[in-house]
Amino acid sequence: MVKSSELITDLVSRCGGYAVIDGGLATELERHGANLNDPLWSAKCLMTSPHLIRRVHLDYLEAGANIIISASYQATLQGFEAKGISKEEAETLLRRSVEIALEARDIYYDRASKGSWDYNGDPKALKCPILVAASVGSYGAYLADGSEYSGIYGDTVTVETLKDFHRRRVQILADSGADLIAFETIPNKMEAQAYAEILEEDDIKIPAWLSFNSKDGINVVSGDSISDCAAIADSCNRVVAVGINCTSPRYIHGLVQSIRKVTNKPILIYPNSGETYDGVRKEWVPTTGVAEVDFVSYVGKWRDSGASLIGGCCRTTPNTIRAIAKALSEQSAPHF
Ligand code: MET
Ligand SMILES: [Zn+2]
Repeated sequence: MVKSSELITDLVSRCGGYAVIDGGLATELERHGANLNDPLWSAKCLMTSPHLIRRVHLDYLEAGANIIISASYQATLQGFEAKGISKEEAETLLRRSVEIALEARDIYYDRASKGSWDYNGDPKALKCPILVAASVGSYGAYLADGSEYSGIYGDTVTVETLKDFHRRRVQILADSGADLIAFETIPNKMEAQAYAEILEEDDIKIPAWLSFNSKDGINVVSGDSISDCAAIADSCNRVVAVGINCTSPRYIHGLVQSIRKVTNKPILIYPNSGETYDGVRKEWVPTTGVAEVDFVSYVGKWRDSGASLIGGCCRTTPNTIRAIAKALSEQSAPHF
């Protein structure tokens, strides 16, 4: 039995020094035709098309992902309530997001056991197992007003406000069967502090990662320093990895170097495609993006700077993940 504090270090060492995170979930659902123009964003599909969510998880597993992230990013009890959904139903939908990912993992394991002569059907015996991370998006993601990319919540919002907002959802996800909680796209230091305090005070039983986003490669989007944010992650025992997501690939290298200075915990990165999101118009501006081939050319550099978990965020696809997995496996192969 792996100690929960070693969940990620164990995964990384079993997988050969790195692990692959999945790619964008919401944007991939959209690419398959889902209409996510809704305050619940991808969580809308929990009600309308759970089979599509499962399919996208499976596509990422088939592409080589070792960690898949549930569709709970914007699934909040408060957001469901605003839609007239009862508290019980809202809690069920939250749990469902993790169950869907667990189902995809089971299907994948099942296929693996049929296709491979050296797999005995026991997932724990797999050299490189699959982890399910329960996503928690920021308070700004719930507000759906662009503040997840500004980190500006106004003077009235305090650490206590944020803890009150997140607490119940985190408890439900922690008891849902997920292996860890992925706090994603954290826009400021205050929210990182709130998460760290919830993890400790509520005795959350599964470990977590904290992942920030940046618009300039130096600070997180609010302007708080990445070192201060990563230091909060470093000082919380229940945080087993720290990193950056939904940020342009061109900023990742410098951010990883800054994080490495303040922590020895595994560093995760899953950049977006480099396109910018216009939070007001609620659409991506494609002209700013990084072509898939360029994205993958960064992988070696990211790894050399100290990232051991690498994947993609918004507007990346199973093809991106396949290319990342390939680049990493080629690099880790012995050179003769
Ligand atoms: N895991 C989430 C997704 O891919 C992250 C979104 S970042 C705005 O949908
Ligand atoms: Zn994203």
